[in-house]
Amino acid sequence: MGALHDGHLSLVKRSLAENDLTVLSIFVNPAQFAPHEDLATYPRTLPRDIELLCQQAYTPPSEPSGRTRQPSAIFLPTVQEMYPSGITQTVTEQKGTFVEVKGYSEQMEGKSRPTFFRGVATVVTKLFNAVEPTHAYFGQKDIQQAILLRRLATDLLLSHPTPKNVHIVPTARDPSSGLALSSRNVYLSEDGKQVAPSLFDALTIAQEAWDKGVDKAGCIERAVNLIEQRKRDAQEKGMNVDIKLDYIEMNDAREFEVLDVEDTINTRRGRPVILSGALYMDSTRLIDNLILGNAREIVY
Ligand SMILES: Nc1ncnc2c1ncn2[C@@H]1O[C@H](COP(=O)(O)OP(=O)(O)OP(=O)(O)O)[C@@H](O)[C@H]1O
Ligand SMILES: CC(C)(CO)[C@@H](O)C(=O)[O-]
Ligand code: BAL
Repeated sequence: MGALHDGHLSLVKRSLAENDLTVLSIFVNPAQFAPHEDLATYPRTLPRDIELLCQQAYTPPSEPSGRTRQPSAIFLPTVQEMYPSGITQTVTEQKGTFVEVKGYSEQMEGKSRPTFFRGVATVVTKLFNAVEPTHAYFGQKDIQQAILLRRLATDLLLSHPTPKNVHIVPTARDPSSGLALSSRNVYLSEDGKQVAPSLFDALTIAQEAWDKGVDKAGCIERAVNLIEQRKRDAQEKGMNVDIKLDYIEMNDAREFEVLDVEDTINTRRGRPVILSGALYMDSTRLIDNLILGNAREIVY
């Protein structure tokens, strides 16, 4: 959706390294924003995005001519081109064709954003049809989205890309704080920026407990306590930031079922788990996740 940062560029770099041709899309998709969300204010920095993309280059070590690969095209459709039947953000008033991935859109992010994945699945189906990519790259930061898109590729019998060629690239983070890079980080105030890494810290403390054999309930309790402590610290320091935890949850990474409170690393036997959370910093909603167990089954 543009407003590019190093997380987006890590997807571009992967594609350049693994493919002859790389096509980007930049499209702020109205259908995935609920009417109360930030469609109008979503950061748009197209000239800078194009400049950054033009700077991306990769020379394959095996290329005899030493020819460098660069992005081949940037697909910049208009709303009218992507939604020939028109589009409103109010689902009950929409007309035309939409794609739903039932049973995978209601948990985690879908609980807080009930129409989000319908909008994502619809626009990504259109982008796949327009570009017909052999491989597609999505970020782990939006893990539910990426796994759901593999499911979409499976259910719709897609050949471009096949489900196996829907790749998930690890989350790029701020090297000093661990904060997941996101276009929405520009909304954060100075105080907000200082407290925002709390979400990653909370997930990390839960992951450490999980690896030591603590059950799900204990892991989540530790994560929530850390957020509460950071909230108190911010208040004591007189920081001007309103911190509200939306959720921290653990779900099966294949089917998205919520884990039982007494589940542990031993009961899961390596079956991968998504440990995810969302945190409001004032009105900015940040998300993050870690994969517990066999992450390589998911992130490749
Ligand atoms: N920190 C990151 N590391 C790796 N991939 C990322 C990261 N942030 C975004 N992406 C991926 O880049 C692609 C485009 O994402 P998008 O344009 O929605 O940006 P975003 O930074 O996730 O924006 P926002 O935070 O506003 O949702 C998605 O596949 C997304 O998962
Ligand atoms: C997948 C996506 C491009 C659909 O608009 C968007 O949700 C994103 O960038 O994460
Ligand atoms: N990267 C997810 C896009 C969204 O939050 O709308």
